[in-house]
Amino acid sequence: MAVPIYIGYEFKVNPLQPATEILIAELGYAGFESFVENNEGLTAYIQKEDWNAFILDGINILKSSEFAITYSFNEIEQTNWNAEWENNFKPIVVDDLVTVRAPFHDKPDTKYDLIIEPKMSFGTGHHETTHMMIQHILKNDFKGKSVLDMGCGTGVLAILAEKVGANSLDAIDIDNWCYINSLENVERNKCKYISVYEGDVSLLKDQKYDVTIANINRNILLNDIPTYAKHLTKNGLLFLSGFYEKDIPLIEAKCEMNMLKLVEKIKRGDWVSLKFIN
Ligand SMILES: C[S@@+](CC[C@H](N)C(=O)[O-])C[C@H]1O[C@@H](n2cnc3c(N)ncnc32)[C@H](O)[C@@H]1O
Repeated sequence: MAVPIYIGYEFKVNPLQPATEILIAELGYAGFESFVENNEGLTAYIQKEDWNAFILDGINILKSSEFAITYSFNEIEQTNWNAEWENNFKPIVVDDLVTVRAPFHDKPDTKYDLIIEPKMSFGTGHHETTHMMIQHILKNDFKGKSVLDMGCGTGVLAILAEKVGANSLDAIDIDNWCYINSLENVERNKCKYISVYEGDVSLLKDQKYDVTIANINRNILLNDIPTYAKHLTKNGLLFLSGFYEKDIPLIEAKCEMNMLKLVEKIKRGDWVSLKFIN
């Protein structure tokens, strides 16, 4: 596989700047795939193909008052990205039950051990939106269930869903890098029941799922909720993440229009994650 060329976008952010986490999330949704934070500030990376779209439209993110920061960018060729991960990626433990770690970390003593080499994909469990989805998965019965993981990133949620008992899983991501990375992580975790696809909801034909999990962003979720609903079994569960508390009324209204009832809300920082039943 060709080594991708990345454009590095370098920000001079005050390390104590409270909006940094939100900024990382917003940049993630604008196409940036990886982030390094240190005392100098934040550096975000985006693939060359996504750069033009960001410059045309997404750059407005940086002009909003919330992110009143100075920034600069330059084009770089990325050659040793794994070394960056080795410096920056620490294991994360959720509810004392799950550890998400890189292959080079020691084996943990939690019940579930997920080995994720994220490379350029989102989904290490460090982000609140993933963390809450992991909590949902731990709290619900996945034994013998069919599962759709839409926007699978590294595949972390599908991999956990299989480990807690799901035995038929489709993991889909629109991004080629995530597709390849999910395939690698599925194999790394010796998962047997996960099929990975590159694409979006248009891939879904006649199949129905007992559980759908989607950690994407508000606008894509609003657009895709009717399709998720159509492909849920009776009493099937839908878990959504990737938006803020202020977005709940919109998301809930869209779900209600599709006969999905809100049954649980988890909040973490500024983010929320919702559970619906069909
Ligand atoms: C916030 S990440 C979530 C990754 C992982 N599931 C997690 O929870 O950590 C969102 C993922 O959705 C993917 N994505 C964005 N738009 C999508 C779409 N319309 N259909 C499918 N995947 C999409 C992105 O490429 C990205 O990998």
